[in-house]
Amino acid sequence: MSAPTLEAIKYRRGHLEVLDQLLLPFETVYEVVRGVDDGHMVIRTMKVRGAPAIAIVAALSLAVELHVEITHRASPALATPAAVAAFVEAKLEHLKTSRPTAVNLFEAAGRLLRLVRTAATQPSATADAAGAAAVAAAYIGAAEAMLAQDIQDNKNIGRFGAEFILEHAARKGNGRVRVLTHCNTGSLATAGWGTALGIIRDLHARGGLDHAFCTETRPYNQGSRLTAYELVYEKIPSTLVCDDMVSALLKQKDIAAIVVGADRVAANGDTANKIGTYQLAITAKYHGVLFIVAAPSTSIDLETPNGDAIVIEERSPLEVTHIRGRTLDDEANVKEHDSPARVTTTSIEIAARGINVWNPAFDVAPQSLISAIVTEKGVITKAPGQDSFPIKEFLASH
Ligand SMILES: CSC[C@H]1O[C@H](OP(=O)(O)O)[C@H](O)[C@@H]1O
Repeated sequence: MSAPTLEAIKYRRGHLEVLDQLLLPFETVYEVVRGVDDGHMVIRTMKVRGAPAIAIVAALSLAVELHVEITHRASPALATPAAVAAFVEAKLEHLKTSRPTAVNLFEAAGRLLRLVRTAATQPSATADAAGAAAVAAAYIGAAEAMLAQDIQDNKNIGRFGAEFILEHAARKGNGRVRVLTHCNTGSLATAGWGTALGIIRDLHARGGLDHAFCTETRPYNQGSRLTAYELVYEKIPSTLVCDDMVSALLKQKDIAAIVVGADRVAANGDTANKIGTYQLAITAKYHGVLFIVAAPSTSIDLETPNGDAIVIEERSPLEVTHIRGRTLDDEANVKEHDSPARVTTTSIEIAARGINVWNPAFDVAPQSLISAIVTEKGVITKAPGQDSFPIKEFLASH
C-alpha cells in the first residue's frame, strides 16, 4: 500500500483530483473531478470539505472544464470573450448552490467573476476564439493561484496564532501550552498546512506545544476521522475526546486555548463554525480559557452584519442516526489477508428508528465569547474597553 498522503487537492492544468474524505482515515482514494458537475457533487457530498478547500475545488473544477472546452473541444459556444464570461458566471452560480454557509466559495466566485469580466474588456480580448482563449486563460490562472496563496496564508495564520497564544495564554511549567481544537481545519480542509490546525502545527514546530486535544466532532466526525489522522501523521502529541467531555477537560487538564476555524465571520466578529463551536466558546469563557478563531481574511464577510444573518446549512438526518466507520471484521480481513483492498467503510445505524432529527452543520459563536480572530494579515483583538472587534478598520489598514 502506498504511504497515505494529506494532500486533499491534486491539480495540474486540465486535471483535478480530490482525496475522498468520506473514506478517511481507513482508505486513501482520490476521485477525479472532470468539471463543474463533479466539483459540485464532491463538495455537496463532503468528499471534500472545509471552507478554503471548498472554494479552491469549486474554482479549479471550472478551470478544468474551461481548459478542456477551449483547448481540446474548441467549443463553438465559447467562441468569444462575452460567451466565456457568461459561461463562467452561470457555472459559478451553480457551484454556489453546493453548500451555503462557508463564505469563501461566495467570495472566490465574486472575485473570479469580476476578474473575467475585466479580462473580457482588455485589448487581448478580441471578439474571436483567440480573445475567448485569453479570457479563459485569465480565469484559469487566477483559480490556480488560489492553491499557493492558501498555503502561504495558512503559514502566516499559524505563525501569528502561535505567537499570540504563547504571549497571552497560561503556559505550563515547561513553558509550553495545551490546546484544544474542534472539527478539521488542517491540510485536508485547505490547500495545505491548515488554519486552526496550522496554529497547532506551528506551536509544535517551534517547541511551544505541550499537547493537542481534538474533539470527535459529531455527527460527521471530522475530529476523530480527519484531525486525529493529521495529528498522528504529523506525530504531534495529541489526544481525542468526545464532544461532551470538553468542560471536564478544561476544568482538569490545564488547557490554555481553544482554537477553531471559521466558515463565515460576520462584520461584528460573530463566527459561524462547525456545530458545537458555540458551546465550546461558552465553556472557554466560563473557565477563563482563550477562545481563538483562525481563518483567512476571505472568511470575513463584511456584507453580513452579525451572526443572525448567516445561513446555517442543515444536513441529512442520516448523519445523526448513522455513524461511518470500519467494522472489526474488516480489520480482521486486513490482518489476515494483508490486503488493503478488503477494507470497506460502512455506515452503522445507532439511533432508534422513527425519532426526529435536527442536524444543523454549523452554529454561531457570538463575538463577545471570542478572544481573538487570527488572519493571515495579523491578529484582530478588542482594545481594552472595546466591546466589538474592529474588523473593518483592521482590514482597511492591512
Ligand atoms: C479550515 S475551515 C474548516 C471548517 O470547515 C468545517 O466545516 P465542514 O467540515 O462542514 O466543511 C468546519 O466548520 C471547520 O472549521
